[in-house]
Formats: sequence, structure tokens, C-alpha cells
Amino acid sequence: MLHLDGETLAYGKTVVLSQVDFHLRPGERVVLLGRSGSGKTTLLSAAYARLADQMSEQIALVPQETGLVPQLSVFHNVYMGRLDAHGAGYNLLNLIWPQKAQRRQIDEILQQVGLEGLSRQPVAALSGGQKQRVALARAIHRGGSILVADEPVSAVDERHAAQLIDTLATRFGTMLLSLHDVALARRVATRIVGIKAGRLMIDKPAAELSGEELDALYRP
Ligand SMILES: Nc1ncnc2c1ncn2[C@@H]1O[C@H](COP(=O)(O)OP(=O)(O)OP(=O)(O)O)[C@@H](O)[C@H]1O
Repeated sequence: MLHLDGETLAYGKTVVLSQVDFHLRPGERVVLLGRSGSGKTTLLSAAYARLADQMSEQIALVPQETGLVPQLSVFHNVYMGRLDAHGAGYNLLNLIWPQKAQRRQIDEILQQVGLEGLSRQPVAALSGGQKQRVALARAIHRGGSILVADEPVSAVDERHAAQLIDTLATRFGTMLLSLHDVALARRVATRIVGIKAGRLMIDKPAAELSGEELDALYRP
């Protein structure tokens, strides 16, 4: 479904990753690991751009900075995940006066991500972890079978992070994530890709990855 073959990923003349061979197959849950600044976001962005370009279905995206509109309510931010499913008139109506059917649908998702009762809160009034949950709810509302998410639970405590990732895994058949929590990565991933020194140093099934390989990935 996605193939990057020997590609160089750069910002202008600044090369971040060179000779990248990366693939994503339907049904995989691939987690990118690596130290801060290693290039996880760079690879995710390239992968998302390619998927969005090539696939006919929509791709759900959770960017690192969440991409929420702080002045708007939780409901409205989640609703925006699917603006393209409705006409302009219906979207405007929901902006002013959220419709019952939409409220019900979105309340159900909010419950799944632990935000029940917060639908009317402006996003600006939420904690970092709650904002991440809104971004996950928006991705779930967007739907489809593929999720690309950049550190989607970095501000959520360990136990809830695992629950949220499990919820995502039930909703999306194929996932490409970056995570900083190695234990969580091992728990969710079918494949782990480790980035270091401008290249993909690890690319193997999660079950085959040794502690020594992971240590080497994070060693300076
Ligand atoms: N827009 C940009 N222009 C120039 N350089 C950039 C840009 N975005 C990122 N970089 C550089 O590219 C490298 C990889 O950054 P990237 O954000 O992909 O890393 P990361 O592994 O996702 O880091 P983190 O875990 O901190 O989010 C870094 O050296 C960073 O400074």
C-alpha cells in the first residue's frame, strides 16, 4: 500500500534521512522509534503525503501538535474530522446548532477516549492529555482503515495511553505511529522501525526485536 524506495527526505538542502526504503502493508501496525530529532516526524509526513496521494480512501491523521482549533468546542473539533462528508449548509448548521444525530455519534466517540461530558468545553480549556484525546476522537470520527499518528499519547499517563492505543487498534486496521514509550511500542506494534543517524537502523517484526537492539537505538 505504501513503498518508499531509496528516497531522500530533506528540508531544502538539509537531508534528514537518506536512502529510505520503507513499506507499509494492509493490516500492519508499524511503530517508529528513535531519539528526539532522529526523523520520525519527517518519515511520518512523507508517508502520510504519499498515502493521501495514492490511496482512494481517506487517511486519518493525528499530527504531533494536534492541529485543533482552541477557540472551538470539543464537539466542533471532532466534527471537523469529517467536514467533507457533508454539504456546506449542514456544516454551517452544526457549527451554530449541533444536530442531535451528530451529537450522539460524537458523544459515543468521546466516551471511548475518556472525554465524556466535555463535548461543549472549548479545547483551550483542556489539559495537554485531553487535547490529545480530542485529536484521537477527531481521527476516529474521520474513520477509514488507515491511521497515521505522531506521538498521539505522549501527554497521557501510561495506563490510559495503552487503553487509547488499544482503542485505535480496534478502529483502524492499519496504523503507522511514532511513539516514545518503548514498552507501548512493543505492545501495539506488529513491526518496529528504529531511526538513528539519518537512516532506518531497525526494521523488523516487534516480536523479534531484542533489548540490546533497542538500547543501541537510543545510545548516543
Ligand atoms: N521544517 C523543518 N525545516 C528544517 N529542518 C527541520 C524541519 N523539521 C524538522 N527538521 C529537522 O529534521 C530533523 C528531524 O526532525 P523530526 O521532527 O523528523 O524528528 P523526530 O524524530 O520526529 O523528533 P521528536 O521526537 O523530537 O519529535 C531534526 O534535526 C530537525 O531539526
